[in-house]
Amino acid sequence: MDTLVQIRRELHQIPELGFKEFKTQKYLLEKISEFPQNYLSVTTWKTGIVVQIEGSNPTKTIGWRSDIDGLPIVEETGLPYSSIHEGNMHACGHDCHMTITLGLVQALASNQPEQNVVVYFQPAEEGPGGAKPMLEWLKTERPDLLPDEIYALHIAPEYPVGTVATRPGLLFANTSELFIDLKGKGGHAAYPHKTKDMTVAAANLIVQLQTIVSRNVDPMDSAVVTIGKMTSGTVQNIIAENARLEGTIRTLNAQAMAEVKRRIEAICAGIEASFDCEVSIDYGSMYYEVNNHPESAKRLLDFADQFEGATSYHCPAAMTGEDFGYFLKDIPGAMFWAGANCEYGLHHAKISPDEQLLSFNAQFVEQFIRSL
Ligand SMILES: CC(=O)N[C@@H](CCC[C@H](N)C(=O)O)C(=O)O
Repeated sequence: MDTLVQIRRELHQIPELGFKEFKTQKYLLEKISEFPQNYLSVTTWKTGIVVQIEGSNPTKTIGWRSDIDGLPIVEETGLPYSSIHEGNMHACGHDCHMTITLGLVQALASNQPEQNVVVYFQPAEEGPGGAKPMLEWLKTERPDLLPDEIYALHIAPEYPVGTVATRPGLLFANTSELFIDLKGKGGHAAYPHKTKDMTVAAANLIVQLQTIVSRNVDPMDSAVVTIGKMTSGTVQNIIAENARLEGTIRTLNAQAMAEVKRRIEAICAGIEASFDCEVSIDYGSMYYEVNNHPESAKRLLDFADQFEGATSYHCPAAMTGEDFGYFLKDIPGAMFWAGANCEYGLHHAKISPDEQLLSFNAQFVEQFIRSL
């Protein structure tokens, strides 16, 4: 079996949630230690890793970033190398991102690049966000590990392998997590008039939240308010005293995010009044938009145009979030979608990327970095 495929399958079996990527970090460190060490130096930060590759005649430092965490999803692929961490899955392709990045590090360690290269294995992209604290650590304690420009990829199930899809400017949305707790009064299912039923209140709240995008956001703009999880009550014949909604907000700019939040707060105040309950809101973690630097995105697309087997695609922006946006806020660079050719989408329990994307993108990224 191809080495990168084997690595990806081994990583696929051990998905871990944000800042708990202990086995993943150990696995990555072991693999990196097997590569030629002449130009490498390795530093750890929490469950993340930074690898420096010294250039032969450097005029600048190029950065490359891979995320490393998994998601709380029960895998349903039925594959022989399915997750052995029951309840967690690499359903967003970070196993592929890490494998491609290991391929890159091995190639650069074996054949010294001209420029300095610094590679980040970053924890907690799915939440609560590793990029922002990692950057704070870099800026305050290890500015020598900061690059002059930086790049990253994300797998894209809907595109064929070999697709390099990106755009100058906004690629991914601003995000904010959303956690809403409702507190009422529980009681016997047969005496609703003596209770304040939080299942009914939460159901009303979910419906009213849907009106924000349809009635408050400019139709020429875009926003998402998704409730991904609702919990309430304890058993079928007890009226629920508590309910909790968990979701995410996506917008294309900071003003729209502020406006959506203002409407959420107003609707929650209305629910408090109409259901005689207490509602509290926690916005969790927020990600800055992924805003590609025009010149860097153009370089990626131009490079794809002349790379054998690659198809460049000037794609539209997406409502996905990515804390790589914090890197691009400070450092010029770009992110691209790498075609993964699979039936199921990101965050689906049956997602199974075409593994041909591994060697293709390891070579594409290596050659792109050498071209800078
Ligand atoms: C690429 C991707 O799928 N990223 C995640 C980022 C999630 C950020 C945060 N936990 C949130 O849900 O707002 C995404 O869901 O887009």
